[in-house]
Amino acid sequence: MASQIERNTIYLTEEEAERIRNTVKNRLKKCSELVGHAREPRDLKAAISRATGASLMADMGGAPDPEMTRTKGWGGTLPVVAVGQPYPPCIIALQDLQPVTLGDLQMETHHRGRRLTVKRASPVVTLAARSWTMVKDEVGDEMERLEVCLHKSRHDEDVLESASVFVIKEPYFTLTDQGEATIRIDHPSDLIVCRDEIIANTAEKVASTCKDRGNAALKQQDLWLAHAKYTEGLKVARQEIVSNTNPDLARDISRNRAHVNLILNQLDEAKTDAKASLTGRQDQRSKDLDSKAYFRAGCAAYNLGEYQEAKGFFEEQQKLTPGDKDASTNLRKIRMRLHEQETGIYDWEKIRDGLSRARPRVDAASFINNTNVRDSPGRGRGLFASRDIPAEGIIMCEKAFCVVWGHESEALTAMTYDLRDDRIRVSPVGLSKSTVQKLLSNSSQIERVMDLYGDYQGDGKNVSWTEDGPVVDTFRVHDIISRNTFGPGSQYGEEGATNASTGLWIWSAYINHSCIANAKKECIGDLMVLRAIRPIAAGEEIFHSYDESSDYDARQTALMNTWGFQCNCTRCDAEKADDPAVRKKRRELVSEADAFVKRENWANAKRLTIAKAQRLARAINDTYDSERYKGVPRVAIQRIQEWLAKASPHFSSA
Ligand SMILES: C[S@@+](CC[C@H](N)C(=O)[O-])C[C@H]1O[C@@H](n2cnc3c(N)ncnc32)[C@H](O)[C@@H]1O
Repeated sequence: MASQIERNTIYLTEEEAERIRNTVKNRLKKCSELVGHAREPRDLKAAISRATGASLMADMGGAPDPEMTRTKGWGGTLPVVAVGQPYPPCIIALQDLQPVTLGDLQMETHHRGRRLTVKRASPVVTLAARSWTMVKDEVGDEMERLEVCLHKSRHDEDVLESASVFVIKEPYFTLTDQGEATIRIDHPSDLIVCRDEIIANTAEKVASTCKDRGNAALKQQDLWLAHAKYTEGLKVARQEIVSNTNPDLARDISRNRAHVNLILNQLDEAKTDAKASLTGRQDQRSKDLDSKAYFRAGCAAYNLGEYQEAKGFFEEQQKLTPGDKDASTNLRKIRMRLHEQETGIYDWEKIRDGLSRARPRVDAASFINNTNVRDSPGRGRGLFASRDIPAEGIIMCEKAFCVVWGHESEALTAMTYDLRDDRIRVSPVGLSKSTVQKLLSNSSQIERVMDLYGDYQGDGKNVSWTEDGPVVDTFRVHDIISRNTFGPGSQYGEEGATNASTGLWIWSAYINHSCIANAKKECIGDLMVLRAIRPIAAGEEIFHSYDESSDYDARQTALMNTWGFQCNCTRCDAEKADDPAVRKKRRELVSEADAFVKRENWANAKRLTIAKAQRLARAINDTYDSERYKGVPRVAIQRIQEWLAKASPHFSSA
């Protein structure tokens, strides 16, 4: 993400930038001095009363959020997040970790191999980019602060508010920016949320009670609780003692959980649950239940973009309940998706008509058959054409893996201070949060995302799983988002500095930059459409422009700040050799030309106005050295030339 956002640019004053840097550096200094020190006990009463006060203030919107920073230009406040000090998430199952108590904690230490069970002891304080609360441990005579950084909600619910008992895997005990001791969670998989326990009678009764409680929670629309109850029930119902005598109980719970998972967008588990619920029996009731299960599995596969698999599920549904309209409607939709996937032919009118602010995502398949990914010397990997593509032809179309639109509640922009290069950037942290949520809910997608380029490697594309679920390294996601996201444009109303729409398109993320691009992108909803600017031959690398500034210095600065590289294309080589005075002159002329184009309507332009445009075009052209710029596009002249071409086709050449 660029540190400047179109329309409303965010600037930090020097003092504010200095304050951010000093706060983070002071914290690091204090932390390094305290490594291994014993934890200081807290005054229990004072800790609870402070947390209660802070929570009340935050709820009323009046809390002085210590992590917010004031900005210039746009003039509002943004949260600040320090990045660049990654540590790996725990990859050990809860049962293999040894217990630790609050009294055992040591300062600035990752308690590897340990687990800490805590109970919430105060209200939760919810701030813009973190939530915190006071907790007691099982011994109960100590209290500590527990905070979840950035990735603090799941399915729109604050995780700390969602339960009262938590187990922290390999707790990290450190300091806040304000110098207060805290247990800190950065990876959601390091925090296990414990729901209410059921008092068990017999195993079957426990499972069946869980099912009933899940059903009741579902009726109340408490999806998370419903999911938790079904999960508890399934654990018991799948034990031999129950499954030998009542195998249908696990099937029923799985079928119900598949439904909840579909609503929660937990598609991998929805599909697995639906398949696990199949009875295969031929009586009408069983056939109806299996038809329901195939429908759920089909919907999950469809939403994952696995159209062939979805087709198989809906065909089975149709066989079991031939009159079912859902199956035939879905099979018709799948035929369209498979056609799009194979041919790249889309019904654009229908797609555009179906889009709105309330439905900003397209129901369409991705088309990537014309491209492949391979090494691009000096640039890592790149995307290449696998067949000839004519000018204006579609190179590829891709559905976003994740988009956060500016008008959605997930949109969150923060200032990130990166300790690795000492830079403060404007970052779409809301997109990082949503991406992590999506990966935790759909672990089959983790490898695809983790294979993308990011500075911090972590465990690369290896997916870690424990019995407690998938593990997602949020630091790696942050770095991937920093280098691979694009804006889909403000298609649904005004966007400003704090709510710019951003998205991640996995296949398009392999496209490298060139200032002489051969491809241009356009977004229709969350579908990215990439077209050839000129004919592209099979085997050629595809390039688009990450930054379109015509000014060499502005472009290089943006490419270095946001994507971490210096461009060495022929245009940059030619522009680099320009005398700085010539570059300055060109910049001034381009500003003049831009103002002219904005001011003067080309339709019915008078001869005098056209003559002025021609003079401007010639003046810009004269800033180019004819030898050095042989065969290199003179981009600065393009806008005024386009105006001239429309105003007076006869006089269009400079
Ligand atoms: C969106 S990714 C492109 C795919 C990436 N090359 C890969 O290997 O996955 C952006 C990153 O690719 C590299 N890159 C893109 N264009 C480049 C260029 N013209 N020259 C050098 N590196 C480039 C930079 O490291 C940049 O941060």
